[in-house]
Amino acid sequence: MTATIPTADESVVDRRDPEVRLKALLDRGSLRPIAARDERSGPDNSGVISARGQINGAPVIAFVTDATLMGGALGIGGCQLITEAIDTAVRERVPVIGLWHSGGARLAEGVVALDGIGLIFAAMVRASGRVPQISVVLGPAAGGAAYGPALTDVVIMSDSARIFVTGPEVVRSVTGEQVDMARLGGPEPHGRRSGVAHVTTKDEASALEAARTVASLLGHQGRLSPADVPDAEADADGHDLAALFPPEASRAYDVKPVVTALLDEPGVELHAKWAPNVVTTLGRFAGRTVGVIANNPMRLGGCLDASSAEKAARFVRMCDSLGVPLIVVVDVPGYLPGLGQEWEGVVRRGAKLLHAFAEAVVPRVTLVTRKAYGGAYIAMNSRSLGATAVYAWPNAEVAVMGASAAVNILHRKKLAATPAEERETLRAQLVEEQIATAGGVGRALEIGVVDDVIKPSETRRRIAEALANAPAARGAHGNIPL
Ligand SMILES: CCC(=O)SCCNC(=O)CCNC(=O)[C@H](O)C(C)(C)COP(=O)(O)OP(=O)(O)OC[C@H]1O[C@@H](n2cnc3c(N)ncnc32)[C@H](O)[C@@H]1OP(=O)(O)O
Repeated sequence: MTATIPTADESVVDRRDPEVRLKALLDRGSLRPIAARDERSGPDNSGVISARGQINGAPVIAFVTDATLMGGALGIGGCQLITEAIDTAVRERVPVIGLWHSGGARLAEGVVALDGIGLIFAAMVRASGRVPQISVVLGPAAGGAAYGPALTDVVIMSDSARIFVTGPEVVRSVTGEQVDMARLGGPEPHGRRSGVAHVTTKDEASALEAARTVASLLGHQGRLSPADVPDAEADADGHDLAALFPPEASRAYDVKPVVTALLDEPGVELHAKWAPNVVTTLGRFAGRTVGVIANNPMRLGGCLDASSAEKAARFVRMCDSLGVPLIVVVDVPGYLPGLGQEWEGVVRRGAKLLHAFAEAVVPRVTLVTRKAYGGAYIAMNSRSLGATAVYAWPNAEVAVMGASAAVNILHRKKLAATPAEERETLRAQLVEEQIATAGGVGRALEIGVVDDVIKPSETRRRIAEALANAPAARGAHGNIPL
């Protein structure tokens, strides 16, 4: 059934109407068609509108597939319009936003449509890392209409979005699986399991609003103003970071409020449900867009694993290619061990994060709040990978592993040879010794891999100063969808 919305004059408009969708995305009155919808009967019949417009007063290019015509399926005409829109955005250095609701390549056009969709893909790759590319999926998006969004920087799905290579009918005939569109490619599977969607929303209006926010953050990044960042004691704006940590160092906590308190205002979390043991958020910090990456001890104890390393790597590369500085909040006990992880490619996928940070040239500051152990210490924007600055809070620990685990390995024979009734006392004593020799951040400071121990209350100011003092730079690479 066709969804409809009442207009001001009480007439009823098809909710899938491409013009209605574009107008809802752009600032009121700012839409200037680049290519208008043809009259349906004409020879072009492209099924695509592309337009210039504004979001919060700043220019963008947008295009939309016309879901009222052949379900938004794309022929060569529509593909050419999209390709031109993307190339125009690159020339004019503005974000490009695609609104997708499309059955993919027009079946009747055959290879001509396939060729056209290939041209869109090529344009997206040309634009990758040069201008922000945002996709909003508002209905079924199959085949080329699935891979198109997947090639862009941020994919936003409304509740009605369904992304798949082939729809349920084809799945049923080829594999025998009975599955509906929502389970196959709805916001739930793509937000939580596959990582295809960066943002999922409750309805179409929220999806378009999210696109507006992301376009503003990536397209109009602002300037860092450390002078506007007071220390927390003098700050009545709820930036007291330490208050958000539990008193016991071993207790889990949710890092999301910490990320929010670090930023000027709540940002946009990307991939919130997928790989939630690492948090990746875009937001404003000291007046400028930054990307924040934080371990989340509430999930898997904050360990890195295959998916979270890949998620963070993609985020780092996106920010680097678009010139967005990074803040990395570290509280990580290591990589998640186990057969499942090894078979999921924790080595290969974990290596992506090492590569992403080592390659990144944007200013990037690390803060160790509680602990940074082992390989995960290296992977979370360590000095050796080129961090701009590395700070630690007073009780933070940087070590190969936690003291208890280290004692179990270093003193296994000694502990085994000790009578059972004395073993725990000895273990506690050895742990104390281990903390004294290898704990804390003393050695890390000594060799210069931690620059300074800072108070939680001065954290925002120190990070802002470090970012502001670093030369602005931007990675010369695309944003391949890792
Ligand atoms: C680059 C490689 C590629 O793109 S290959 C991809 C080829 N496309 C596909 O396999 C998807 C085929 N379509 C579907 O499975 C369904 O239409 C999907 C997308 C799941 C949407 O289902 P549903 O929301 O129920 O709509 P529907 O099937 O009633 O379709 C609405 C109208 O759109 C049409 N349509 C759909 N897809 C295409 C297409 N690829 N080429 C031409 N027309 C297409 C349908 O025929 C239907 O038209 P009508 O309203 O009945 O006149």
